[in-house]
Amino acid sequence: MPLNSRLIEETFAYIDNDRERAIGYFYGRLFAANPGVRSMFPPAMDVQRDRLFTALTAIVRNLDNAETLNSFLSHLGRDHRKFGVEPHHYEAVGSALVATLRRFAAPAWSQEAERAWLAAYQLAARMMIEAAEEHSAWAPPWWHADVIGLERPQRHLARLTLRPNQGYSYLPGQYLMLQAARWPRVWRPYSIANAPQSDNLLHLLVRAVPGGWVSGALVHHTRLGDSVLLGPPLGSMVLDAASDRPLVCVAGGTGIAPLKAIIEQVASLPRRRPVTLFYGAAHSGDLTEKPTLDRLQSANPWLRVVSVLESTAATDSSPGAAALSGDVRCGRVPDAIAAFGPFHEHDAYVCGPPAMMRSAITQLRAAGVRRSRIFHDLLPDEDGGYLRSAEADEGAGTGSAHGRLDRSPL
Ligand SMILES: NC(=O)C1=CN([C@@H]2O[C@H](COP(=O)(O)OP(=O)(O)OC[C@H]3O[C@@H](n4cnc5c(N)ncnc54)[C@H](O)[C@@H]3O)[C@@H](O)[C@H]2O)C=CC1
Repeated sequence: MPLNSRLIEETFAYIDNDRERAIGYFYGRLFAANPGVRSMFPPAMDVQRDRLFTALTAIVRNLDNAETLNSFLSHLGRDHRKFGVEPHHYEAVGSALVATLRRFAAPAWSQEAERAWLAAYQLAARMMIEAAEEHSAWAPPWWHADVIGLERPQRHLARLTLRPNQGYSYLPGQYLMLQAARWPRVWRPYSIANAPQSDNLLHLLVRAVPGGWVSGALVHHTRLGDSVLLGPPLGSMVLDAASDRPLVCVAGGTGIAPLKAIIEQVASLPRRRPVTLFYGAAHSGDLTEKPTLDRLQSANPWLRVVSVLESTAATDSSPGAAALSGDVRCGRVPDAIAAFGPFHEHDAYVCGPPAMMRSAITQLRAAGVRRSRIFHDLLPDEDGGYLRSAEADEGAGTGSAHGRLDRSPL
């Protein structure tokens, strides 16, 4: 039976308009009816609330896109194994969700709306449960990993090398959820900064964000030998194996991490795919991965690295632009794109702060990249929704979704 996506979207809009109260009510219902479930969640629920809403928005927006929905929910189901989620928990969540909708979407609620939501929820739960069961046949719910390398190229930034306790198979460009010992049950996403290696080591680039629990713990309180927990690899901002197009990559700050992994993968391909990388930062000291990229560029003539600095003046802790090797431009990283290109034939990969990504997508389109060939993780739009890679394509086929839809556990 087809899902009644129109009715679902209409009723969801009521929650969207009152999301804080609605999500508070949802968790209140869930925990009141199932007190045991509370211990599966972190002590502070603020980020969790946002994740629930992100996930619900993604589901509602993709009800008519079976492929994206299935991919998103499968990732979500696999990732939920690390919380200890069992099939019966889905029933509890479904009851709390429908009770919340009944209350907040009361003006538009009807038996038909209730049936539509139940059908959609049952489908979503089934996809998540099946994906989790299939995953459990060959992968653990989480991995222990030891911190075996720790560098602090800057006061608030750390480069971590992790050794998982068993094989960790992922694709360059993917990210994982990580829990530091200091904050039990608090998981945060980090992109993996290297392509898979034979030694099974993972590199992460972490900036301590103000008030960030896990990033602060990783940058300021981690020692060699500490242990962290890792969820399964997530995300679909990966190389399109069917494409042999040249690449244009746009990275802002620590957003270089997944793009560096992708460039390392390109270096290992039998077929050459030229890459132009725009690597932006406020100051030269923030271009922490530049030495590695310079080495890659020296060894691979198909790679062109363009550094873009907001301020090219020297600071106490970093040299000025003149002291940097290679092509250095001044300004914000998306603005540098126009001086290059056109990029009609290119696949584009974008990662960094959301405002930078939105601007880079606009500039890439102006430089001729098709929307369906711009790959990025989930990106909040200015209306509180989320942009996917293939969204608003100019009618050139639907492409596939590459949004970080699967970043958000309920
Ligand atoms: N897979 C993912 O989605 C990942 C996302 N990130 C995100 O990347 C960001 C990196 O932060 P930082 O290292 O502090 O970088 P940052 O905030 O210093 O910015 C780096 C670059 O973005 C440009 N930029 C900043 N605001 C802009 C705007 N409004 N318009 C145009 N360009 C702008 C700057 O000019 C600079 O070139 C974080 O928000 C982090 O969450 C990082 C790693 C992975």
